Amino acid sequence: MAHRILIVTAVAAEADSVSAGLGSPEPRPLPGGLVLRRHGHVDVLVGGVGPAAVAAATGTALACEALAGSGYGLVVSAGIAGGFQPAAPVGSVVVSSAIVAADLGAETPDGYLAVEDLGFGRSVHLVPEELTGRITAALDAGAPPHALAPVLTVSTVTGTARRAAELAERHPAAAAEAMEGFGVAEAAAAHGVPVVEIRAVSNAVGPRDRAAWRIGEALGALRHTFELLSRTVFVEAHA
Ligand SMILES: O=C(O)c1cccc(C(=O)CC[C@H]2O[C@@H](n3cnc4c(=O)[nH]cnc43)[C@H](O)[C@@H]2O)c1
Repeated sequence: MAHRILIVTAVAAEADSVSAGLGSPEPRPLPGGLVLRRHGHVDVLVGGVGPAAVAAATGTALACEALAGSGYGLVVSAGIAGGFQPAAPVGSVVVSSAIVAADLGAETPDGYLAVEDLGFGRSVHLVPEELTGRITAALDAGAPPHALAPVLTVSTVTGTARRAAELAERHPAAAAEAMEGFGVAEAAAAHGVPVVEIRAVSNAVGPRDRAAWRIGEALGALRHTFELLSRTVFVEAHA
């Protein structure tokens, strides 16, 4: 049985960019004041900023579709992000090889311990290589410059060079940081649905410089990326 695709963003501007290539949506109200934008077999949901809000929203959408329909075959966390330099320059796109909660653990006098080290759970969701392979192959056909790398989820936007260096040392392969991916991934995992995060870079991870943010450019790259994916990887529902 083919299943629907759920794309979750933090804010409406990101959802607008993701939806641009999907045609006119049918609004589908959900409990909790949420409204799905239904574009055929692809649903787009504005889930809120941060891991907690977006996990609640994603879980609601997954549960409703599991009870009322055929369920989702794929969940995508999408939006803008900070890029670790030089791996992910502003305007580029990062496809997650892994979705990592970078501040889910404990600070100790000897450094940070991830939640796994504390014996309480997981801070990493690996993305199936078959899925990332199809996505990156589609993006190779004309999307903005893109990279396949771990994407970090934080609850606080990095604002200093020290914090950026600390994260880069702990996660040397990471190319981007955002605030929702791990929340979306936890909800998807609870429902046994594969998840991937796709981010367009709006700013460099490091010292806070709002003037340097290029949100419009990143939203344009997000739109270009999802227009391409809507004609390829997302053209049909996922088994
Ligand atoms: O520092 C500021 O004043 C500031 C200015 C514009 C936007 C913000 C945000 O907090 C945006 C968070 C929102 O966008 C994603 N995002 C974009 N860049 C980053 C980043 O460098 N680190 C973490 N999240 C980022 C995030 O997913 C949120 O949805 C702040």
